[in-house]
Amino acid sequence: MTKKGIVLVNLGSPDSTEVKDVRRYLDEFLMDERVIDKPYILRALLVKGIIVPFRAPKSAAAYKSIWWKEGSPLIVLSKQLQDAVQKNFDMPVEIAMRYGNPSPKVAYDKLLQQVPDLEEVIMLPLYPHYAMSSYETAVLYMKEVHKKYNYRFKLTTIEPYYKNTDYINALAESIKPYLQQDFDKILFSYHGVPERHIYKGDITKQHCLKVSDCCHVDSPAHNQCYRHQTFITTELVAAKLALPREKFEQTFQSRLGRDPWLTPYTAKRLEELPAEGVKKLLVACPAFVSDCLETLEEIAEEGKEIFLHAGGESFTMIPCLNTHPFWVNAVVKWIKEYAVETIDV
Ligand SMILES: C=CC1=C(C)c2cc3[nH]c(cc4nc(cc5[nH]c(cc1n2)c(C)c5CCC(=O)O)C(CCC(=O)O)=C4C)c(C)c3C=C
Ligand SMILES: [Fe+2]
Ligand SMILES: [Fe+2]
Repeated sequence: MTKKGIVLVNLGSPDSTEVKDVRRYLDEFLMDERVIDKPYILRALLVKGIIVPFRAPKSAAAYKSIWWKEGSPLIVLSKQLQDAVQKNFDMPVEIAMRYGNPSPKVAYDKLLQQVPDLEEVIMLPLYPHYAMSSYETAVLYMKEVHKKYNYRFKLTTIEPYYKNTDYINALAESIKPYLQQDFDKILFSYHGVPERHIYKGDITKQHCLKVSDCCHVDSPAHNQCYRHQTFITTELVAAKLALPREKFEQTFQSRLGRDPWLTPYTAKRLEELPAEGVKKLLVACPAFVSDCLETLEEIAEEGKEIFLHAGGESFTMIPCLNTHPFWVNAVVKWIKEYAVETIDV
């Protein structure tokens, strides 16, 4: 039997809500060339000179409004998932963050402490969809650290699961109880990315955002097309829940800067929906596996305020998968089945 370990990889949070910690986190995050994809000098000027100094105090206040006594929701929920998955295995399960702590090295070393003759680590990125700024950077960083410290174990990566039946079922099960209440529409709000990233990721260079209704026309570009993958998740989960077409729509949130990002923008639709007769709204955020700043603050606080202010009557945020039993079972099942290296980023 191969001696294995598991690492769940998420985005990461600041160490605390202190402005200095938020500044350090934002600096690491936004200096990532797969997030702000500008040449180094321009990126450094933009990030260190403009974005971080202005954004850090505002982000720190936002984090303060959602912080739990145990720490950042994203980290706490990732740990809870780790514990729930661990109950099903003798082999060790650890978590690692792309930015901040715990770092990949800490996670690898903890696995080695528990299994000194470790032969393989199975890595599950906690991102259902492929984006250069999420899945790709997380996987590449885990590989970079693995190479840098010359770890001897093999690293196996679980590919994006945006259309995987177990993921879709878990998502549907987590949403189902909320459909019992009276609602006009369910909004599937995904983290956005700049349109530029979609063009960049198009291996054909002639499909994404160029062909009419590109995301519904077969293309090899879809293996790395975040927009396509989010549409597929929405359509599969809506079908699983038997939602009529007029009962759901998809938007993109969290735009940063002035460049065009994927549309429609969540905040704009939240403002428009009440005038279209949508007074009772449910919101789900399937791009996030764990609740985080973007769901708890941007949607549940800010988004709710925008919607109610525009004339909406009720706004219900559906929690992310977190430690939903169907999600834990899905992760456990994949780890048991998975030993195939299927993705090459
Ligand atoms: C779906 C996964 C994510 C993608 C894709 C993504 C792209 C992306 N994000 C930024 C900028 C920021 N994102 C921030 C927070 C944040 N982003 C994700 C996930 C994706 N980001 C998560 C889970 C979180 C929450 C982290 C937490 O601690 O709870 C932030 C920090 C907070 C803030 O100041 O708003 C920034 C900044 C860009 C620019 C981008 C694509 C280019
Ligand atoms: Fe983000
Ligand atoms: Fe596409």
